[in-house]
Amino acid sequence: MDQLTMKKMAAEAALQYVKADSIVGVGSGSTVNCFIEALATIKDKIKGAVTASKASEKLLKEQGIEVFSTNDVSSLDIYVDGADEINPQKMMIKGGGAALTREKIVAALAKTFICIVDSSKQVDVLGSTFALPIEVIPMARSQVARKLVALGGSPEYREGVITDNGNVILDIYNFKIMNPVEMEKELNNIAGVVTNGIFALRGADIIIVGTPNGAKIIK
Ligand SMILES: O=C(CO)[C@H](O)[C@H](O)COP(=O)(O)O
Repeated sequence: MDQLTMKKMAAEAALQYVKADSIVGVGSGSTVNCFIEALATIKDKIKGAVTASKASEKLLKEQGIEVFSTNDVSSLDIYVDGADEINPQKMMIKGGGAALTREKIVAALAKTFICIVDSSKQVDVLGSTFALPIEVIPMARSQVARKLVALGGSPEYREGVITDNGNVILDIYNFKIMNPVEMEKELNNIAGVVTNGIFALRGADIIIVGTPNGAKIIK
């Protein structure tokens, strides 16, 4: 079965967690795009959405779903987002689409974080297959890169990418993350780092994995 079909299965299964008259937290990426399509089929039952990227905002609006500002919402029942990697403790690497900072902000508003992935995203150790993205203030790019090398990583500047917040992305290659909670804090302490793509301090609550045998829900 192809990856897109598995992403769609996970996205559609997430609809069961959407409450009537609620504002739904929506992340970004190709799996979330499938979720936005699915959400559009029940748009009359919800109030609208709060989202983590300009790309998702555009798609939601195209589907006729009202988009609220994070500043107008004090909490969300659910936040639905994809991941680049997820481990058995429901901790993730995110930011393949460069939206990590806004994703962390919207995730922090949610009571339940539902991570929708296809089975290729499941790993035992974060950093096994995917480079770790770091959002960095442009003037600090070189000095942050040097600190990342000192931590044992191989950072690469993601050429041509500017985040929705006007910053740049460094991707750290060859960086297995043995203690995600500590590493998330340590990287965020480097001057010039806006945030890093480890989602461990606030991991997912529910994972929905699209597999060749259907959507599997892990609580
Ligand atoms: O973190 C993200 C964007 O910043 C995405 O959730 C992540 O990259 C997964 O993307 P996709 O669903 O396209 O595989």
